[in-house]
Amino acid sequence: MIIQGTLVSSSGTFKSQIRVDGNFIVDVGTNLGQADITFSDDCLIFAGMGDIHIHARDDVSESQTYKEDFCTAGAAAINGGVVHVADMPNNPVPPITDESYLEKARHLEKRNPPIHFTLYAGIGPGTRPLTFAVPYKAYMGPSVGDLFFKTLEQLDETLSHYRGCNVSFHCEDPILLEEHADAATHEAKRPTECEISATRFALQMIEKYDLKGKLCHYSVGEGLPLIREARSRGVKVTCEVTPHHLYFDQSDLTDENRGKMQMNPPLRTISDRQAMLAALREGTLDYLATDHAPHTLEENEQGISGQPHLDTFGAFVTWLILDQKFTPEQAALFCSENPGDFVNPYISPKKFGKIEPGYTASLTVLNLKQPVTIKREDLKTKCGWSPFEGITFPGSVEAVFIEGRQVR
Ligand SMILES: O=C1C[C@@H](C(=O)O)NC(=O)N1
Repeated sequence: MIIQGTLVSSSGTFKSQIRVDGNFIVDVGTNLGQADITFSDDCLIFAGMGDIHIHARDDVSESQTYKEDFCTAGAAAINGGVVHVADMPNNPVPPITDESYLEKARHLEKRNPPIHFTLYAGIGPGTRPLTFAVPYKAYMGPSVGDLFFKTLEQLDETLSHYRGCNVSFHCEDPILLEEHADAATHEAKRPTECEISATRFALQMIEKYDLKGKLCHYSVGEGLPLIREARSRGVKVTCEVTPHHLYFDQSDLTDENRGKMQMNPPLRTISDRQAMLAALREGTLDYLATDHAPHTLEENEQGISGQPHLDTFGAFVTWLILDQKFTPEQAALFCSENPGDFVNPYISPKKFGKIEPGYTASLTVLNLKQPVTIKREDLKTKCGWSPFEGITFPGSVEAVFIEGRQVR
């Protein structure tokens, strides 16, 4: 099959053709022959976009599949132009920190979802690395689920066994969270100082144990200089940012929408939001990663944290490009290439992130001239709602290819 159109990578945008054979890209060039599919100049073809932070809520216990499962998360991802995801370990009871990883992997295989899932393993008090390479996740302080550390000393002791591993951090300091537990609002219970203190500690741990570190859902402007400084000294750390911390801030909160707008870490100030946009543009933030956290609307109203975001990923990216003036090349970096680099060590022979021979033939095609208004009936997530309902994004997902097959 030959696909033709405007291809985007971090190094440039050019008209070209892609030859696909089976699951892989075998050639890229301008004279490959008669195209089978041609995308118009309104469209940009990206290497398949990846969301490396989601909560699919599916495991052998099936205790949370009333709000999402691997297949519905996969359908929501395709709806949003996402071709691969990485799934968090914190939601099953008990969390996935040991051999239960393999049970979850077998369960995933049985479900046979329509896109590729990479699974994180959790790090909790007293856990040890698995016998095979996986990305890990450590929660500093409680979020949703029971996986977290009560003190940072305890985390330090446990991480000493994970030297050299790939570890992502949920940065909220457990002691400071405790100190603010009685505050009046969700954002006052989890203030910026919790994230800043946890950032300092995570960076220390990454350096001390030579980790391949990642800071999740980064939200605080004041923490960015710490990250830049650590990187300038060669500390191996990358950072995610979510659509909600880029689009919403505390000025959007009303008495009516507080349930839907609650997540950990919480919405911050306008200046934090602007700092996140600037940091994503300049490259201090490396991944658009949604923290897709589906709960029923009733659960959110009752005070549980998290927003679903897979269905709207691609449309949101068009907002970044057209309204926030990100270049398509920047979007290729934080939506396709960096997420690919993150999962590729674990998924051979699959290889995501670039439109080059040898890479998996998964593509995300965005139409920059076809606005979309987000409507509940168009969503595929099982939880059935989006914080963006009623909002019009300036472009939309035109087509999605998964491993050589057009699925949308
Ligand atoms: O870190 C997290 C976890 C997530 C969930 O629902 O699992 N919800 C959140 O708001 N933040």
